[in-house]
Amino acid sequence: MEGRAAALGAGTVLNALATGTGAAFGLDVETRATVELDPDDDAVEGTIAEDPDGDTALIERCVALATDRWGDGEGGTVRTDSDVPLAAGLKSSSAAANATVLATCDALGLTVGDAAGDPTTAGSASPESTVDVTRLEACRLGVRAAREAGVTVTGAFDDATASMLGGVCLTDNGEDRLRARDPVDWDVLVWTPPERAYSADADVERCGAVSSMADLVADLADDGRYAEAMTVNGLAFSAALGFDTDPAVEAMPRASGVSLSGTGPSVVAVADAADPDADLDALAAVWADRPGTLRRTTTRNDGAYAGDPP
Ligand SMILES: Nc1ncnc2c1ncn2[C@@H]1O[C@H](COP(=O)(O)OP(=O)(O)O)[C@@H](O)[C@H]1O
Ligand SMILES: O=C(O)C1=C[C@@H](OP(=O)(O)O)[C@@H](O)[C@H](O)C1
Repeated sequence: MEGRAAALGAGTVLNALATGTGAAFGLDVETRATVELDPDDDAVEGTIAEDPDGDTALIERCVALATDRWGDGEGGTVRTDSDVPLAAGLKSSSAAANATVLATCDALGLTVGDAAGDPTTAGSASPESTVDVTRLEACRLGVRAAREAGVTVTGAFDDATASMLGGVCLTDNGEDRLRARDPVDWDVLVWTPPERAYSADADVERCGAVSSMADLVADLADDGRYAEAMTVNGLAFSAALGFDTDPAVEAMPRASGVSLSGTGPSVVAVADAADPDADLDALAAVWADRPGTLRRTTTRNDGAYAGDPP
């Protein structure tokens, strides 16, 4: 009973720590999970390939919740390997949880897809489509595991849906409700400084102080003005969480949008093909002297998958 799956990392449009409303978008970086189930043992043991001492509670909880819900409470092993750096604001926890829940479904021999006629999912489902588990159900289970493992503040349903479904996802994290989902086609430049910032350690009270700015960002996102929304978000949450705003100021003349991603420390700049001023090569040259890593990628609108790549 072996199963495999992969889910996306993501960048932030609106950090949910101020108001519970959040938005994020899927990136072309993946976390892969391999699950081996053992019907004779209910214990789960996790391994993180890039970080042998990393906290495996989240992925172990994902397997346990998934086999409780859709199997017979089997235990086993789960191993992740990832292009998404841990605790860098690029939604490593959502990607790991989604990939693990889907890999467990794959190991149980279940079909995974989207509910027919659901306009907020990726639109891949035909009207007569029937699946054992929808990606939204799998996503909600991963969010529950993240809450139980203590790696999130609001549950991060915004990040989880972006990782699972791709595109920009605008959510109400208090109710785990997907308010809107839109495809986006951007080139992306990510700067990841060497330090790490665990979401569970974020100063939630300081984020609450910028809630009127978060409402403004949500209004822009409601109007589909995602790139401008993320720039406003980045300035507000960099100030609240004590991050330097210089990288954003350097990016503004050269990108369609730029933001601190999540609780940092990564900064994500995006270029819309229709924006004549956006030039991520020029921005990469300006950011090149900063410590850490620069990564070029793109948005993705297809999201996570169970089994072999589609
Ligand atoms: N590749 C992974 N495999 C297993 N668990 C992971 C992985 N990446 C992240 N996690 C879990 O998520 C936690 C980090 O969550 P968080 O601080 O929210 O980071 P991020 O902002 O990248 O989502 C880690 O301590 C670990 O428990
Ligand atoms: O834990 C949480 O509830 C959240 C963490 C943040 O993301 P990171 O995990 O990327 O820091 C934030 O952007 C998100 O809207 C909500």
